[in-house]
Amino acid sequence: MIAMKIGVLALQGAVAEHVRMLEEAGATAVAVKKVEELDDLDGLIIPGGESTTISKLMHKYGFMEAVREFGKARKPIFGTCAGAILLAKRISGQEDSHLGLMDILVERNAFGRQKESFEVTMPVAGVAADYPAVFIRAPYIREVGENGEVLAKYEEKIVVARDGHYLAAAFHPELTEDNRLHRYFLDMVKEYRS
Ligand SMILES: NC(=O)CC[C@H](N)C(=O)O
Repeated sequence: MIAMKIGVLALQGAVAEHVRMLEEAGATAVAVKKVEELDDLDGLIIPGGESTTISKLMHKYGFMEAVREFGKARKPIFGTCAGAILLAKRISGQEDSHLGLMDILVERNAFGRQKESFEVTMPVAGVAADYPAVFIRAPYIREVGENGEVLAKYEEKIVVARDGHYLAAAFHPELTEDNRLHRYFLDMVKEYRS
């Protein structure tokens, strides 16, 4: 089997941790800073951070169109926290989306001021019964399109969803030692590569 090569969009946010997790899960991982670096990737992670900042940088460096093409070529993309907001087709209270690739409606900063950051253990379908999820000013997924799947909910709110080759998590899967969600994403990449 040829090794999988996964990129982590490295404009802002938690990049190094994702790279380390992917490597521990058996892939080759690179921090992506230039659009040309997307060319030989099998999959891409868009990390957490600040969605408006990442979006501005994506426009500035030509990633908006390049990542849209990447997704439209059916290459898997995993958006975590701000990355999920960037992937979404719709953002609650905002007219425009960013990449607009994944059929979900997201709500930003959805857990309120009292609960800005917290960690909970929850079941994630097809991933783990006891997945540790770290939330930091997290969004949640209000709606999933008709072909989408809900993989996890916390307090009745959807926090992990899949729509074909797109995966979104409201939390930060790179901030624990648990790489099962990264493994799940690598299985998706394998599925779409053949
Ligand atoms: N940890 C995060 O990625 C936070 C997301 C951030 N609140 C946003 O709206 O972009």
